[in-house]
Amino acid sequence: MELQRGSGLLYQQFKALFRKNLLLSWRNKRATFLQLFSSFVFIFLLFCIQKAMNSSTDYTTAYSSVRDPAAAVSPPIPPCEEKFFVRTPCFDFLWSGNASASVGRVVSRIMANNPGRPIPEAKVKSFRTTGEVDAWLLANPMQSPGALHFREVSSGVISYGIQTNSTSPGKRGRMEDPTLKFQIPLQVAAEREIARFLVGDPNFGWTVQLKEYAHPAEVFFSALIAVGPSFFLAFAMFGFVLQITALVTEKELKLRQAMSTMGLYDSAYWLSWITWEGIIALFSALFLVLFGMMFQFDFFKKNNFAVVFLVFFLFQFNMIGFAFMLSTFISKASAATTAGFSLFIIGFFTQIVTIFGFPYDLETSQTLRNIWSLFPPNLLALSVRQLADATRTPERTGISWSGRTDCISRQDSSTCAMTINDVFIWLLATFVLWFILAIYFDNIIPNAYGVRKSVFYFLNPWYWTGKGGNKVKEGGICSCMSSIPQEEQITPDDEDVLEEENMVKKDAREDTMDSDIAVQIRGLAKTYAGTRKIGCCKCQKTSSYHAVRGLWMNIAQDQLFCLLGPNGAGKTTAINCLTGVSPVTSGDALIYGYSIRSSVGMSSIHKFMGVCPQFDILWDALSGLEHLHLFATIKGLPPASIQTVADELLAKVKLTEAARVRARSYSGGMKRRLSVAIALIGDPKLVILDEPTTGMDPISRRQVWDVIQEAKKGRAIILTTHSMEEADVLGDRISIMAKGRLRCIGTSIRLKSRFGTGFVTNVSFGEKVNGQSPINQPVDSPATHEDVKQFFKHHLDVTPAEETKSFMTFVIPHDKEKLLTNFFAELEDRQAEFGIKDIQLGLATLEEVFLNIARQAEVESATAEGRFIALNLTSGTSLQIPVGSSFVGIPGTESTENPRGLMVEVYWEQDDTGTLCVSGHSPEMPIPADVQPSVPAAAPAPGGTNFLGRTGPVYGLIIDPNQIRGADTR
Ligand SMILES: Nc1ncnc2c1ncn2[C@@H]1O[C@H](COP(=O)(O)OP(=O)(O)OP(=O)(O)O)[C@@H](O)[C@H]1O
Repeated sequence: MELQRGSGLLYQQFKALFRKNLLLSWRNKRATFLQLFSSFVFIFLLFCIQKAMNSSTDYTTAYSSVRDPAAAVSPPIPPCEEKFFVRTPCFDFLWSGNASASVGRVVSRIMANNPGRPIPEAKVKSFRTTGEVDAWLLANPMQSPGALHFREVSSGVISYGIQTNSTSPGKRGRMEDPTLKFQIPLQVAAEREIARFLVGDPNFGWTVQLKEYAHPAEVFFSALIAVGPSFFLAFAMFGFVLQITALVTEKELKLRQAMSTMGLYDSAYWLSWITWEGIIALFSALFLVLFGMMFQFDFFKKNNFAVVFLVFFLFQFNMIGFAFMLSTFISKASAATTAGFSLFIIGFFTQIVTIFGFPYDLETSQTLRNIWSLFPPNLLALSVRQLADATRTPERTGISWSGRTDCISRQDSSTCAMTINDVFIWLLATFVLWFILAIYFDNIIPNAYGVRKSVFYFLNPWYWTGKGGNKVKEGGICSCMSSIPQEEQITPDDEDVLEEENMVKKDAREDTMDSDIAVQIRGLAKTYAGTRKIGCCKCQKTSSYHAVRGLWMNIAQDQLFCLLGPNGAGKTTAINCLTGVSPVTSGDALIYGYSIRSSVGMSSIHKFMGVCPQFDILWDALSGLEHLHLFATIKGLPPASIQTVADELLAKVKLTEAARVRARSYSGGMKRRLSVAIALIGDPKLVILDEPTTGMDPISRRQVWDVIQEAKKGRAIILTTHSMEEADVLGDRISIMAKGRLRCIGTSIRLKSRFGTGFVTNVSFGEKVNGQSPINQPVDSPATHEDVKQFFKHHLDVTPAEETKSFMTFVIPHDKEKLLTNFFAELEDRQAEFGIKDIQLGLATLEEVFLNIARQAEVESATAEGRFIALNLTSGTSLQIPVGSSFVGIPGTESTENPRGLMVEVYWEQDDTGTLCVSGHSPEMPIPADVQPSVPAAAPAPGGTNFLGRTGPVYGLIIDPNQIRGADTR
């Protein structure tokens, strides 16, 4: 099938990813709804806040437009109870000068003539002097709003003064003005009655009218200026957090890497996200403006629609770029909410600063302004402020489209350093900046596999031309890698491995490769370099690790090559190198002639390679069919063929019924089958299956085996598995790796015959009925199971490895192979006599081979590292012995009877991690006279002490097992 390439493929991938984003948003309806419509809630809250604030200013005309103010005629002295925060009993006013009878009469008239309410005696208190008034006020605070101080200067002159509390207290959102409420009524009353008294006419006309200035309305409180920027920022945070979560999830779950392995262009990936998020931002900005208009905010109605819309759209678009950039630093999706919350808190404070005008005035330096404008919430606060200022009073008409380049400032236009148009330019320019930084950081920050490009990768011509090698690095940019130590070349012990190695080396020397070889691995080695991370308080150091130590092998076409090995053997690492996920440290591999070390080669390899990774890499919200569509499109299959291919593959892995079910509802086995189907998309010439049947029940496993068996035709398959049965059934060739090295290679039979302990014989017994054996032959004498055991012991020197009432299992070593023909002939002859129902003979299982090799590798590495372990003898002595040693001498047990001392045989087992641990030991026995035990290199001289002056641990003596086997143990 001809795969799409170039711009056609780019467009095809873009469309598929865009559809994937759309589906994910559609399936995550609640989040998408919040992203689009939560602005309604924020606008409604703003509306409520504004209404509440407006109602708190109802008592005054100060904030409304006053064109023809009405006059207040001779305002009366109010009752003292009307004062805010008064203490009762209270007095309407105090007065001093009560030594003068004239003053007394004036005060009586003030009380009697108070408009609308004569003041009773009890509500007024008199004093002789102003000093007495002060003393009383000090002793009785808040009990009178004011005092009149009279002085009769002469018979025709009475002077007075007024004393009031000038504090304007507020109560339940209202303010009390002491001048208008108390001072002026007192003043008018005092002057009126003094005048009448002096003129001698109690009806002397004295009318005082008070009138406020005509003035335009002033907005007392703008909810949009005060809390609008924070609310709009909070609204934008929904999209921001969702965007980071989506990007980081794809990175964390290795979905992005899986798509790259399928041949995804980075450009298609980023473009699909920008387009989708751009559309979401467009609609959410549109709804926000419409909701604002619906709630009759002048901010939205009077300012030009396009101007307001662009402010919100460009801000949200800018935040998308910011989210792209931040997502490159985050490796866990759960951290996205924390990032969003932190950004909101920081934005909340910087917006307050921006609202107060900093640094957008001409006194502040341009550099500071530029730095401040790099943070998108600040630009939002500035533009909201300007748009709100432009509609602050009914007289202001808002910002028109043509007026977006003008300076709209509440104070003085000379202080305006940035217009709305400048904000647009900044938002667009910084979006481009975030986007470029996102791509840059995405390349230089290690991906999910710890791989990154160099900090100056864009300076290398190969990056732009796509030629010249797959130059990637490992480790973080802040961690300096230790130099990678050279791995010593070790000649393999195994003759098959050596032969394979020599064959590949010859090909490599001659630069040739057989046409039927699909993959030739030439000395592939992978060392994870140690790192030194300099943290704030400590320096973390990790040492380098040789995960793969030079693999040489051929993998033929039309063959399934099985790679086995214990956990940590290096299988996945080797596969990651082959798939280009992880760079190789040394060596190379040719896949159908393309080198995995070249980026050009690798992108060609991706075209004809299918990979089923160790862990399912799937989107929970997409169905099986959608996954196949997406990956098939990314791979470049012609659009017309995708549906057919997807249907065929689903049928192959028995998922047709569940094709439209989302992966979230798949069982573990169904997910693995879907991953296998994905690996087979596009009829790849090489399929790599990393533990494809993990977690499957036996039925599903056999179904997948059928799929794999069928898929063998016309392609090479590399399979890693922990199921020996699977390797036995499927593998044409099997290799076992341990500790990063190839330990054996060949067909299943070959491995079993070379590395198994020998042959396994199962003997099963039946009931003897009426002198007849289970095979209906007459029996002369009844033989027992014990006789069978004796028969095996006598002829082959073996005892049962397993024994029950109905069967016995014997493991017969290879060296007895020559005796087997006669032995089994005789056993068959005596089958009736022994009561044997059935005899089965087979080679040792692959599992046995695997366990032997794993153990051998573990002993090898323990010996190389000089590892010791404690052996606690039943006699109570504790010895330090080298890991893996078979026989150990006990120091200090030499006697005349046993001149060499005593020894024990040590039994070993492997724990879950494959590490060797002591499972027991034999009874103590004399060391044969012709065996010479030696002291281990790590042991101190006999009787030596450690640096604390204490006697150190006791080390067991090393005994060569070959000497024991060859020794005379009489
Ligand atoms: N990024 C890494 N940095 C350092 N060491 C690593 C890294 N990745 C893997 N290793 C180590 O390399 C060794 C080989 O790991 P690998 O995953 O290849 O083993 P495996 O044979 O696939 O095991 P399993 O069967 O458990 O999947 C392990 O000891 C592992 O801890």
